[in-house]
Amino acid sequence: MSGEISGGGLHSGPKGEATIEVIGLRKSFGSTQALDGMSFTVRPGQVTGFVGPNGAGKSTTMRVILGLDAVEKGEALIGGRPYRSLRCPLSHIGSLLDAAALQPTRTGRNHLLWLAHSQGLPARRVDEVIEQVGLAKAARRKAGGYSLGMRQRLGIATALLGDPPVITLDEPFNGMDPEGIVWMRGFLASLAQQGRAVLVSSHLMSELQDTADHLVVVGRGRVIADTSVRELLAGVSRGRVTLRTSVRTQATEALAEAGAAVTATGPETLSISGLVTERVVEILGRNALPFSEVSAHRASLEEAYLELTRDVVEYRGAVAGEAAR
Ligand SMILES: Nc1ncnc2c1ncn2[C@@H]1O[C@H](COP(=O)(O)OP(=O)(O)OP(=O)(O)O)[C@@H](O)[C@H]1O
Repeated sequence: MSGEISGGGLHSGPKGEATIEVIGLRKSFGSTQALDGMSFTVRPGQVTGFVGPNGAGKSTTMRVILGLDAVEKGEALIGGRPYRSLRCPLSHIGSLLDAAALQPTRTGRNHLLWLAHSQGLPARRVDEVIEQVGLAKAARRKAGGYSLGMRQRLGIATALLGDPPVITLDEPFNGMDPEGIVWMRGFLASLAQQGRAVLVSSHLMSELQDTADHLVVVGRGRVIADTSVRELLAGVSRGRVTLRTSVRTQATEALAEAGAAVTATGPETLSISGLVTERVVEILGRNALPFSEVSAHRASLEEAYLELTRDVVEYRGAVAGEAAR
């Protein structure tokens, strides 16, 4: 992957330029409360994952950030300013909302040229972004024949046209093959390393594993958790040990006798809490029980998400009064 985005290196600019601030957004569609006090900040130099189940309000929030939807309350600011006050918006914020929204008879390159022209950006920039997203071979073909993964790449190229410090991508992993997903992860990380603020929505937590530095988890139009990925995973992993053994039943008995809480997580795997790894190894050794792995548990984002959403009901109860205000 080329990390050569023009103006590369750490994105410099006025302090706070590379931020998105979402402040108390409220919006309803008829009787559906799509946004119910949505608030969070996207910081520069990080990939922020914007995660939540279908209908949680992710796309609506992104549309509000981009000035496409009005709200009843609250505001969204890009580098301290609302979208509609930005001159040459593509050089402040790049976005991918709907990769399928293309003129099918236009080539990928012409699609970009038309956009660049409308924003007073040089044609040279079009070829740079085509190269960056790996579309050089397909750029002169009609976009109507592109796979969804190629459309996503074209959408990213569009977002990068104005070399913006802030980038928002709605479900960019949709339709990507495994190779495309690996590419996308690395590419997003490189954009953040250049100092950009990158907001990426997904309804699948697993897509953001090894990509997001920070997570904003949403449900029913509001934020459930706003946390760094490191802290989230550490909280979930804390004090748990993974054991792989062919004698699961005997191991469970021996460990339970020593005071551990043991849960089967697979045909040959157990998750243990209440004992450190050294103690687990000692107990297995003392009982002459074979094992192929004993390790401190490393939680997946998916697991962390399940833990988080388990508390959602309680959390919602605690903030219900606040929301009613
Ligand atoms: N134009 C619209 N008209 C009516 N209801 C809408 C409209 N746009 C969104 N909604 C509703 O608002 C809520 C939030 O939708 P939104 O698309 O923002 O969620 P999402 O988190 O992006 O979900 P998904 O992952 O499915 O895209 C949903 O209940 C949705 O049905």
